[in-house]
Amino acid sequence: MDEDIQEVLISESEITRKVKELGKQLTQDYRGLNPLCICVLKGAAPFMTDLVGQMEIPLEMDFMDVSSYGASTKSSGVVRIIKDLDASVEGRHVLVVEDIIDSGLTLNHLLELFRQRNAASVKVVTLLDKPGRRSAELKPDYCGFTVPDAFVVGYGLDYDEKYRNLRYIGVLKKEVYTHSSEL
Ligand SMILES: O=P(O)(O)OC[C@H]1O[C@H](OP(=O)(O)OP(=O)(O)O)[C@H](O)[C@@H]1O
Ligand code: HPA
Ligand SMILES: [Mg+2]
Repeated sequence: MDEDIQEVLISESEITRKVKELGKQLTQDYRGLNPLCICVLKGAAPFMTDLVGQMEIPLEMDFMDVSSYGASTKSSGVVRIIKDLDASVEGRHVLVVEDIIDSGLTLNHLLELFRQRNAASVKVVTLLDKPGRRSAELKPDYCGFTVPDAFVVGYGLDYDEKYRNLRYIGVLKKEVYTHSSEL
């Protein structure tokens, strides 16, 4: 796996430090609100697990599976809901937990959905923000790191379902892509 990585962008220790910092901030901001933390599968699963472990308040977790990339480095623009939430968001303080905001299409779709379902509040925490490729206007409420316009993998993020188990965030070597016209 490591041999497919061109450059390590964010090390494991930097991720750990940042997740602690975000957890501390969210603990303060969501005290008394019993937030419903919604993990956007599959990419956000490692971040969600580590983040809620740093939030020292009562909270609930739910999972939504959406996909728009498939085996590509570009969004298809179509957000498919593969698994919806178990819980109702009505009247709840929703905290959407994402691994990355890239085009913004996935989150734009989800935020609209949760507002329509009458959540009391909807905020976003993302580990990574890639503002260079945004096609939908969207700013996260909480963000770990801003990354450049390159396809990144690791700590949940995949290319064609691989590299999610890397402990760091890295840039994938271009020759790994099957279609050299991508990116
Ligand atoms: O801002 P966007 O351009 O919409 O991209 C961000 C989304 O794309 C990725 O998910 P993907 O659809 O690849 O599913 P996965 O998490 O299962 O890999 C990522 O985990 C985000 O959810
Ligand atoms: O840079 C990325 N890497 C992995 N998955 C993604 N989904 C959107 N952008 C990315
Ligand atoms: Mg993906």
